[in-house]
Amino acid sequence: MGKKAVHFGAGNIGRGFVAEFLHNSGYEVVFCDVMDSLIADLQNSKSYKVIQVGAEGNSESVITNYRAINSKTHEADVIKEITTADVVTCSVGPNILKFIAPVIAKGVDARPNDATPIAVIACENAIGATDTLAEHIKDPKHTPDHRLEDHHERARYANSAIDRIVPAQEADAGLDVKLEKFYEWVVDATPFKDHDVPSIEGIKWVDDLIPYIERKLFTVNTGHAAAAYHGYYHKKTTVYDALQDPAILDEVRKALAETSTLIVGKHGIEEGEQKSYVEKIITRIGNPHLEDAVERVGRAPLRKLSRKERFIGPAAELAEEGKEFGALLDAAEMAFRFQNVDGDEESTELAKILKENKADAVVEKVCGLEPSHPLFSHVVKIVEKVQAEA
Ligand SMILES: NC(=O)c1ccc[n+]([C@@H]2O[C@H](COP(=O)([O-])OP(=O)(O)OC[C@H]3O[C@@H](n4cnc5c(N)ncnc54)[C@H](O)[C@@H]3O)[C@@H](O)[C@H]2O)c1
Ligand SMILES: O=P(O)(O)OC[C@@H](O)[C@@H](O)[C@H](O)[C@H](O)CO
Repeated sequence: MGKKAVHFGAGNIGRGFVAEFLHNSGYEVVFCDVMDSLIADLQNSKSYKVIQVGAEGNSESVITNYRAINSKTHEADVIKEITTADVVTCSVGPNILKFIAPVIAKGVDARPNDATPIAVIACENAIGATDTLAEHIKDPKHTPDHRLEDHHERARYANSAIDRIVPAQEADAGLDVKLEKFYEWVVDATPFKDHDVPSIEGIKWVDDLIPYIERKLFTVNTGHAAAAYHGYYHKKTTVYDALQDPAILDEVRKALAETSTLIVGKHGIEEGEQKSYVEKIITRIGNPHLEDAVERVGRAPLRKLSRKERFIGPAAELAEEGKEFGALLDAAEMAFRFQNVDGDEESTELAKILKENKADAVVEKVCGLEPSHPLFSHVVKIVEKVQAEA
């Protein structure tokens, strides 16, 4: 029998990156999503295109050998697919992991113990996203306690860091996905010590993922989000437009200089190597061929302002070490100003929180910082400023 992957979230990164790599590695991909029209389009098509764009011109690949299931309305079918799959991947967004966990738990539980354990890899922008998914799956509400002892014989969970810029697609693009040429997909190899790692071409397997995910999140995503929030405030349309403004580019560079200090010091990455990485990222996020809207990159400001995320995460560590974090807070201030943006529920919720709470309560609630933390009073000041100007 051929190899099979069940992938939750048939959106931009799901169709454009994860499924492409699975397809190229010989897997049949079963997409699971909750959007009726998307599922119907996938069910009614035999192929779609992935178009890589860049300064050197475009290239295309064609994805075939997939099926699609609405996981909200056809849970039993999804469970059945998981019982015979080799891999479960997802790219649904970190806040959605808890909603896909119950069906994965049932699928895993129904697998025979003598089969190779299914590999579960969450492909989200978050530190330890697969661990979070695994915690939900192993919650007694979804997997009974007495089934946990040999659960590892049925599933192995590996964290990952996934990097490829996939902007929102044009309205008439159908299933086709336009994205950048660059990619990096790094996965923790340690859960597979007594088994072979799944054969997925293009994955870099490592024994210590933390330096990779922190470097990615605190460089690519910190820089991207800083450009988007400053850009949104200054009425720019895309990240490219934002970076054409020398003052915004300077803010992005300063924020990345701060996170670079942290990354170099913490992970022993060579300073010169981190410098070239930063330059590469600035070129990537400023790709004029991608048309990456500031609203997409700034989406979900509550998530992006949270404790372990791209601004507060590194700024908190820098504050603990007595190091500079001012540009990260400038970017966080712009994130606090990303309110009531069309189609972004978190931006509406953020506006409500800012209206109904005092600044110190906002910082505890949104950023998860304790009043005793050295960063706390600095974030309170920027929140007060945003509230005063509302
Ligand atoms: N787009 C990028 O550049 C990029 C790059 C790297 C990582 N990521 C990460 O990948 C994840 C997805 O991002 P995206 O840009 O593809 O977003 P997207 O909105 O294009 O795709 C998300 C998909 O998940 C589906 N979904 C929502 N709830 C679901 C549920 N309960 N069950 C199954 N499917 C569900 C949505 O219908 C949508 O099709 C995020 O964590 C993001 O940070 C994105
Ligand atoms: O996906 P988010 O909302 O966490 O962040 C928005 C973008 O920064 C992100 O999707 C990047 O395009 C991606 O992380 C590049 O690898």
